Amino acid sequence: MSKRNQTLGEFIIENQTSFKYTSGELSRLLNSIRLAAKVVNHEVNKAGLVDIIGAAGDTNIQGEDQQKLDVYANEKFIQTLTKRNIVCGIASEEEDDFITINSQDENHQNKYVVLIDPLDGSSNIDVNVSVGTIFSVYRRVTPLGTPVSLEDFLQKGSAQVAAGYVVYGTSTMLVYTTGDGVNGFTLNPAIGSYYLSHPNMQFPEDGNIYSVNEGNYLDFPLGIKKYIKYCQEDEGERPYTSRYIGSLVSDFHRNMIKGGIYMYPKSSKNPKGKLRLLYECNPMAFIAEQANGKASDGYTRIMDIEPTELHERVPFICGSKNMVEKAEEFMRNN
Ligand SMILES: O=P(O)(O)OC[C@H]1O[C@](O)(COP(=O)(O)O)[C@@H](O)[C@@H]1O
Ligand SMILES: [Mg+2]
Ligand SMILES: [Mg+2]
Repeated sequence: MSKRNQTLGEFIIENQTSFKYTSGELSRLLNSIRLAAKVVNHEVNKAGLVDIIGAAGDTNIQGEDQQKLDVYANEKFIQTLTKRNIVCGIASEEEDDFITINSQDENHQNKYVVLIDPLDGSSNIDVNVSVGTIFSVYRRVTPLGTPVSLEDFLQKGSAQVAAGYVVYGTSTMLVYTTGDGVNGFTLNPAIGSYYLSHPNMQFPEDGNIYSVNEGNYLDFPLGIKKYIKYCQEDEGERPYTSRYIGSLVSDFHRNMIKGGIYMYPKSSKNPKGKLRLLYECNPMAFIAEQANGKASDGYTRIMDIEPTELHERVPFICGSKNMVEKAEEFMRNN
């Protein structure tokens, strides 16, 4: 069977050996993500038809108005991961604190925790623009059989055993790594199978697309302002093209395929940046590095940052290696 026609299930089984960390449990965990993504995809695709768009009427711990689809996606991923009794804890953008999943079978003590942004790109929901889901998986660091604790979640990104995203776009794709490269699977909604449509995804080392919300330009650090001006100069490969979808997953996915850089710098409105380290920046950084890309806060490798809080935010620069290094050069020199 050609690689392209391989389904996710077959791919995981066939590549059991090549996945550095894949155990039966991790495969089952990834399969439960796959299942939840199918359920959320079904809802995303009919959001305009049913009462699932618009605000849910609550605000999350981030102080953001929760959208109905944020809440729905959060419930589905937590439900699926809990029911399958695979993880010992879950942290979510939409939950104030982490959730402890008590193992129903005393002898079966789950060793993984999952951190998740159940619905990324919330501002796009009501305007029919692509959104995503982002997830990150760690082995717990506290002893099996004891209740999961905050330290199981506050691990550096370099300790991740798996990370991935779902992009609900013109097609729905599950893209993930277990530390052995990045593979992209496209969902065939008619039969509910994922096909290995993008084996071994790699960031082009260079690119000519930059993604940043230029509405905050006046407020950016000088180094970012100078890098944006560098992108806009008419010299050699420049000016670059500016593309900003307003959904990290979608901007990242396009940049990984075409080459490009995504930046969410700090500003007075977001003094530490907007994106969350644990369930947005770390998983995307793991995928980026596994795909020959790069991710930093402008100075420090994202996956080396020692987390201190569940919902902490960091400035985020991610994408084609040479572009990220050029932006870091401007940050260092200004
Ligand atoms: O609207 P802004 O400030 O440019 O922020 C857009 C960014 O915020 C996000 O929507 C944050 O993610 P959430 O939607 O999960 O909160 C990113 O997906 C996106 O890149
Ligand atoms: Mg997000
Ligand atoms: Mg979100």
